[in-house]
Amino acid sequence: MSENTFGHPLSGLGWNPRVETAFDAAARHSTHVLLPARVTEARRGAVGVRLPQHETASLAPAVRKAAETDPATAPTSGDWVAVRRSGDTWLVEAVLERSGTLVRQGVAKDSHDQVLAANIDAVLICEAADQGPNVGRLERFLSLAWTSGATPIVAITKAELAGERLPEVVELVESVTTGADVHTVSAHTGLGLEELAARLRPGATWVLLGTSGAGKSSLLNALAGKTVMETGAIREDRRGRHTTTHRQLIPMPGGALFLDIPGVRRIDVPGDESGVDRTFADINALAEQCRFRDCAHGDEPGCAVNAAVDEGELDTRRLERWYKLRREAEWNRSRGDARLRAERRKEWKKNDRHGREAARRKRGY
Ligand SMILES: Nc1nc2c(ncn2[C@@H]2O[C@H](COP(=O)(O)OP(=O)(O)OP(=O)(O)O)[C@@H](O)[C@H]2O)c(=O)[nH]1
Ligand SMILES: [Zn+2]
Repeated sequence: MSENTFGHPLSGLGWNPRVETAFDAAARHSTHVLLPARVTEARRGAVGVRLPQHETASLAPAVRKAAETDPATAPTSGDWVAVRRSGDTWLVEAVLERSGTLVRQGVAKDSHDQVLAANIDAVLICEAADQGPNVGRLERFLSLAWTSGATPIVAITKAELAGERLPEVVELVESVTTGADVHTVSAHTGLGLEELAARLRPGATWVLLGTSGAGKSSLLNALAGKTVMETGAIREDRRGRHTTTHRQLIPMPGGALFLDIPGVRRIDVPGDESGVDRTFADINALAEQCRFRDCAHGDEPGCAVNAAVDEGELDTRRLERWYKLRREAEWNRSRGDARLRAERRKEWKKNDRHGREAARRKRGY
């Protein structure tokens, strides 16, 4: 299939050599004729896919079984899958290996992590200029974005509403976005749109993060030059009536794609510790200069973190938020690990029981 990569029917949907290799491997291992497809939305027990035409596909038994054991393996928005025709329907035979994934950690004790988006390249975090900005929230979104493996980019939206405060807002945002580029934009005046649009490289998959009303849909529509996503104002009008909340893969003029994931509005968990550390890279760099390798940044002599606080270079509130997010991420991970262990035990017990029953049948008693 390599000779077809250029001008591949799926190239407009983000098809690339990595996916091609994964697909070829899946196709080789199957006795069926498989086709590659990209998931646009996950529904209960089925998915919407592009082949490139829109189709609905059910999950093949092996894929469904895997998803029952570990919901994180179920095909989700942005996934590349191998499908086959079976009678009148399409079946997802395999979910291809993912690159960047946006994961919402299960919040309830026994709830599972949920993969909200797969194979993403960039996360556009929107924070409205007129409502803060809320730096703690930004740090949470950034931690999650870094954890995904995709590149976080911050958009300060509704810039014109900040008026004279804009420089102050930008400075505040930049003080907490170490390592991520910041774009100041307005969907209404067009400010900064050209620069941001220039980053929408062909075949790259983006997702939007930001609270409700942050201006995500408006920004996307302004970038697209047409309505590709309903804004809050329109949804208000239709409240009470049935509205579809299907996840979509929206092609943009520059050739990039946006995954519309309504669920992201409720994310407030920080991802894992690596994402948190990436978000607070400035503090980590300071910590490396502490005299003691295991410095807890308490009363230790030669603590570079405390020195930075004393000199007014590091805001104590940011330091406290770092501790807090680290604790949260650690706790989430340990809880996730405990759940995984419990599930494995259950699975072993089941297999063990099946094994014993099979042996009993064989023995005839
Ligand atoms: N003045 C001004 N208002 C804006 C701008 N962008 C969005 N808005 C307004 O802000 C409100 C929310 O915008 P949306 O684009 O719906 O926000 P959203 O983040 O998509 O919201 P959800 O879909 O609920 O997550 C709407 O009333 C928009 O008209 C802007 O650049 N300037
Ligand atoms: Zn220290």
